[in-house]
Amino acid sequence: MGEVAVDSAFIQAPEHRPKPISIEAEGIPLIDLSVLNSSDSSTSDDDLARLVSEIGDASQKWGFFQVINHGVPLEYREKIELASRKFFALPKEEKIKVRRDEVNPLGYYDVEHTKNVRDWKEVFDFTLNNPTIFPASHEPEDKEIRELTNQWPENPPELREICEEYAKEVQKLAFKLLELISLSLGLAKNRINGFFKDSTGFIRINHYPPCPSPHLALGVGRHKDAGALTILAQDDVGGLEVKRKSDGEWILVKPIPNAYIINVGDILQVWSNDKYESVEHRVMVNSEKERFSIPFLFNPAHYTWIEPLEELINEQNPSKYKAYNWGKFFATRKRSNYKKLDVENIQISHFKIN
Ligand SMILES: O=C(O)CCC(=O)C(=O)O
Ligand SMILES: [Fe+2]
Repeated sequence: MGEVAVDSAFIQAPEHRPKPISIEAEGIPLIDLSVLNSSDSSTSDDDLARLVSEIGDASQKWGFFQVINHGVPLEYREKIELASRKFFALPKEEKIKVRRDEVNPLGYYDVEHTKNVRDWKEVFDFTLNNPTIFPASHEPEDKEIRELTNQWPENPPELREICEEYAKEVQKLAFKLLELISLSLGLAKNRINGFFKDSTGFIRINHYPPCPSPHLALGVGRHKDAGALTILAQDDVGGLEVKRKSDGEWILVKPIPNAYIINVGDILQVWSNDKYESVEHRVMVNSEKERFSIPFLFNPAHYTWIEPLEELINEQNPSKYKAYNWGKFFATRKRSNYKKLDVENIQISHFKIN
């Protein structure tokens, strides 16, 4: 394979390149959510308590798990996958008609950087709330806010409706998961849900074309998700790797038909005062197959100040973070997706006490 088949912007430093052989053993936990969706009264408190404890264990040990029997009808997922294939198959001139820019960060984009290295992918982003209220700039003193509006392509014409329907269904699952996570932290079921009233959440459709140098580039470089919770649909190709907390190995997340991959984001790490951890992950590409994935990134309102939940801190376990404003944090993070910056990207570790 030619060493210079890809532009140097895509080439990862040697220590971040994928390993030739991926480890799949001892994969992330698989959790059955059927208890939540059974309407009969046979569901006991014990069943729910067992589920809550499984979710808590997985969030603590891995920061990642997969769910089945999650209640999102397969039909919605199949439709959005098909419509996405049609969109990305269009000529570039068509796709760039809905290209995002520094004014509108929504729509199509193909030059995203993660940690200053270009990702081998193209994406289409849309928000759950349309419009979404967001800070006008990342500057802390700038109080101006603006409305972000989704951009929909002419083709395929059904894309908008399909995306909106899919988002509604996955959002229902997101709220159920937040309740389970809240219970798993020993909090009231609805302790966290209120932060998502004016959610800045969005769905990203990722397309990873075949890559001539999959040993040098990544579909998405190593990163942690900045938001609260991610609900990811991946197709049957595979490529997502999670950094195992126990030993730092990169573990391939096995595709399971109709399952969702759930991961704790940075905000849940802070809310839980580090009980749960937002774990690093990355995406490998391959030279033969294209791959699609659809993460639902659930984020609170822009005006939310993120800090450890007060019920979870006390003298023995003092707060590990200073409060930060979510909208400004996210606006700062987004900046580095457009251009290579000389400074390190904003991280929750910058708000760590001590
Ligand atoms: O494609 C994947 O499996 C994961 C993508 C991802 O991590 C992201 O878009 O944040
Ligand atoms: Fe991610």
